[in-house]
Amino acid sequence: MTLQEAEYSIPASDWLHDPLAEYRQGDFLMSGTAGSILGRGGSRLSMGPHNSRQILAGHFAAAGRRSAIAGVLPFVPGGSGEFVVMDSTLRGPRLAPSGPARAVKDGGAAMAPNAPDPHFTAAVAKALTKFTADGLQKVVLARSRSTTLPKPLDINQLLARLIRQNPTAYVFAAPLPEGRTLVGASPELLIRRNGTMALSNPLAGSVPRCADPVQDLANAAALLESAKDLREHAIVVEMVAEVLNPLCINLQVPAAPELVRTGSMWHLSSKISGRLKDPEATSLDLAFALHPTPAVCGWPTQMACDLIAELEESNRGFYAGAVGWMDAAGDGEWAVSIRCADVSNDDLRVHAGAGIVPGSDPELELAETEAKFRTILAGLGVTQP
Ligand SMILES: C=C(O[C@@H]1C=C(C(=O)O)C=C[C@H]1O)C(=O)O
Repeated sequence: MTLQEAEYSIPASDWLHDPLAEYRQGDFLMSGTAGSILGRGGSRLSMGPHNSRQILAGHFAAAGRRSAIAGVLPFVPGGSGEFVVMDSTLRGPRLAPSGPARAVKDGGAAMAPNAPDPHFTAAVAKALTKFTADGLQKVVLARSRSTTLPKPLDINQLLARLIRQNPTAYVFAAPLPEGRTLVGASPELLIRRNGTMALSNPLAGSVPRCADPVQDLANAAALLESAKDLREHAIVVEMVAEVLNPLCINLQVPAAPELVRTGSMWHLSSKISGRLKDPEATSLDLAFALHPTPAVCGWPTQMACDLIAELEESNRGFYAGAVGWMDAAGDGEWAVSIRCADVSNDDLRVHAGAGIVPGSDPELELAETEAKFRTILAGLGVTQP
């Protein structure tokens, strides 16, 4: 198949080709609740919250109704995102696993499991001294691991495994500058806009999954009752509601979170939805307005960002930003870019973070980040104890 012609909203029965087999490096692929989209880009756009409306108005006026863009936002608030103008797109239902599971034959397995990280626990201990009644309430601290790849990673194969292992996640591969790719399986929806309906589904407050099923359910039940995790979660819900409330009619905010699970984590989850007052507010406008939520940054935002810059060893880049796509009508889906790897032909970097609030335990937060690494490590075929 060539992706010469823009095809839009292809019904499932016409989804003739396997998008995973069609995907090649430099394409954008995302499979999530709004279905899947595979786009082959022509030009690239770099734009931030200050200029995206103007740039996109010009772009869509020239490229027409069937055009779509896709891209990534960096973690840094207000930073410019990297987008591709998709010359051709295929859209279909959410991708499901196809064929038998295959072993990964590439160098991802070189990633050492359970590397010690005294810097991270020291950073959490330091953060715990910074909370005050009218100051910092929460900060999300992340750590990273990297490895050199003996040979280029087979991204199609990694995507296939991520789809198999994470059937409800937002699975994506997005092109980054300098030939790099951000690939992952995020459980978290920053924003979806469909017509005038907007939905955000923040996650915060987590516990690793446990191999013993009885203990696993007991841990999940304890999470739902944990005062520390409920506080960590409430900070995020309040901020998301504060941003969306003036933009929506009748915003629905659940009174209490529910549990969601991935292969490696239990999370507290809240679905916040409303009808947009301004039909011109696009999914990307909303993503820029919401990002970074306290799920990946902390609260208040600027104080948390300053502490992250002080305490974290490596630059987050496009980790803990957003990844998604938008059509000419402004509809689209943007996931929080977590549980992902930033890969080039010869190296790979992964990040994982945890929300720190008064009462957090540095060793438990370290264990939480270890468990969060598992999503991408499992995709790479690395099994952890
Ligand atoms: C920061 C990450 O995850 C975020 C932090 C969470 C938490 O602290 O409980 C939960 C989900 C995500 O919003 C990550 O996966 O790296």
